[in-house]
Amino acid sequence: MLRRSFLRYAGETRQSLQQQLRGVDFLKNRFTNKGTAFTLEERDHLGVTGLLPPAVESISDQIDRYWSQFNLLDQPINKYQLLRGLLDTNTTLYYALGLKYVKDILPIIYTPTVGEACQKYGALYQRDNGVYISSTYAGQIRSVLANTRKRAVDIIVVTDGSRILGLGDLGANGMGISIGKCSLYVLGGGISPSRVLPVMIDVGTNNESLKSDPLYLGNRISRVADEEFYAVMDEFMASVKDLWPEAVVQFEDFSNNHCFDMLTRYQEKYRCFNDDIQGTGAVVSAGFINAIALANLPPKDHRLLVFGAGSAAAGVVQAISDLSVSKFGITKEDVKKQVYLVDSQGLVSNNREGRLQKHKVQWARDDTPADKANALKSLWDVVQYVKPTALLGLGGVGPVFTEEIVKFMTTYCSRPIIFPLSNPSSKAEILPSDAYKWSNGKAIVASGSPFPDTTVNGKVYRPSQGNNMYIFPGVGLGCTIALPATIPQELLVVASKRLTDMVGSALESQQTLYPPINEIRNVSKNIAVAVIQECQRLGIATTKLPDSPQELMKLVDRRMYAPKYPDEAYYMKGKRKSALRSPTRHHNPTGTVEAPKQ
Ligand SMILES: NC(=O)C1=CN([C@@H]2O[C@H](COP(=O)(O)OP(=O)(O)OC[C@H]3O[C@@H](n4cnc5c(N)ncnc54)[C@H](OP(=O)(O)O)[C@@H]3O)[C@@H](O)[C@H]2O)C=CC1
Ligand SMILES: CC(=O)C(=O)O
Ligand SMILES: [Mg+2]
Repeated sequence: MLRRSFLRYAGETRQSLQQQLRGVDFLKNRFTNKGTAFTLEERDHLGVTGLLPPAVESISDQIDRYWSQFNLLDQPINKYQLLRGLLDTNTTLYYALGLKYVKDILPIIYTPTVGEACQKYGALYQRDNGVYISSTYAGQIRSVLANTRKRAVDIIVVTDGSRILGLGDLGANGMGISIGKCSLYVLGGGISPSRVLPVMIDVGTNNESLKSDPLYLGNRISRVADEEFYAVMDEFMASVKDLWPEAVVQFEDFSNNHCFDMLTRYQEKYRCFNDDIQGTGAVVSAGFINAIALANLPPKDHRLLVFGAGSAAAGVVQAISDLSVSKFGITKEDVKKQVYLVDSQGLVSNNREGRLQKHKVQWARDDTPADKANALKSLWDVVQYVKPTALLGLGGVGPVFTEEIVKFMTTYCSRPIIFPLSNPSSKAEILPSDAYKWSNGKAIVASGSPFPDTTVNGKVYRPSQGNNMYIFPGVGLGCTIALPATIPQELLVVASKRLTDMVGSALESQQTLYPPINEIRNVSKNIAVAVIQECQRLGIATTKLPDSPQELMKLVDRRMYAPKYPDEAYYMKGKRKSALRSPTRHHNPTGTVEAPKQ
């Protein structure tokens, strides 16, 4: 009797345990979890009754709760932590909240706060959903990637943490930047969250204070030599192609001793691009072309001075050249005559002492008088010599565009173009408010990180945000649809052109160089269409695509992820078989091979 009731009890327990496990899996899986939005029927069916508070809420109730929690927190880094917790537990709600409050959420999940989050990555760590590839995994990188159990991946953002924003070598903490960029792919580009993958290639760090930080989570070794670095990267790229042939790989924040060579090495072999060189080039050239239109000076009369001559600067001057050639019919040679770069040694000239890095050579001035070649060291020296009409900051060192410089520019230029593009905010070359104040409201400003409006003489000025987030989500989306084998520069040029054109009449009326950031999805959609059309024109699209722009727009629209919970039929599988439908290709709610058992 006792034994029979025990068996019955044990049987029931085993059964309910199974039931419970199944339900708990749904709660634990960040793609299937919907928290208090599980209906009572679903809770019952999944065996999770009692594991959630009794109330059943809609996703908009849940958004409201998180939004008020978000606003209760004063420090951006605490808001970041709140949102990361949500991303890692209820991904749908994270993106639904993000889409509703894009303008407020972006500065938290992206620049500037993501910079602080990377600096404090070890201290803040709870969990993340990326992949760490240590140099010691050589020979096993494919199986390490396969541990993600992802059936399909559209986008990989990979960094080695060697130049995170303008914050230098942050080693494995760079994972934060890959996570942030992946979030933007979903939020801005409509890629399914289950199909993005943040990757950190941990090949050591030369940041000594990180290595001695007890909370540091990366390998405490110095950065490996080039041979080992490229062996890891080669294996990584080949493994990605083998596992997920449809993936686009975005190289992010690799220091300039590697990023140019990596692009040369991989861009004709894999579907990849470098965001800091090519994405930044595309976004800044788009804004620059609009700024020229506002400045009322013919393109050929501009003198462009770029502070910083690294990966971003090289990409920007190349893209400005490409776009000017295609839009204004100026020759490359003429554009080159209008460009001046400044690095840590001063004006970049062919006749200055020392060897120039490869990426600087083609932009080095060959007309600097011999007595000036080594004398033009400080930015102020160079500004006086060049008399720039446009001053772009990509040096990553903080405020260097002084009042003296801005006021000097206004003496010969009616509307100076001033772009403090370095990130995060602490590294901006000038506060937009100072640029407006010191130029008496004349400056045309775009900054890399978001900054508030400024009032000068009763008029409100709003800086545009010149950040590659306007470009990479759309380029990635277009490439995941057209699936070209590689990503030629032409795709970035059309992305840039489309972005320039999307500003339309707001350029004059609102003096804005980019579309509003809360229209990021529409921007990405348009860029994706332009990219697909260019793939078709170049004959490199490998998927079946419609020809008409309207049909393409519809196709892109359909492919964009919308943060909605899977419907009841998904959770009630087994109960109402007729209502079952398989998740669509682009909305695989679990994102893994191992879906919770039903
Ligand atoms: N707005 C946006 O979308 C983007 C912004 N960025 C920002 O641009 C910045 C630079 O990035 P990136 O080009 O990749 O970095 P790099 O390290 O490749 O380049 C930095 C450049 O700045 C120069 N530099 C450093 N210190 C000084 C100094 N005191 N005076 C003059 N020049 C100096 C360096 O000179 P040298 O060559 O002599 O070492 C180098 O040329 C970062 O802050 C990054 O956040 C980057 C990508 C996108
Ligand atoms: C925006 C970006 O990619 C950077 O600052 O590096
Ligand atoms: Mg970057």
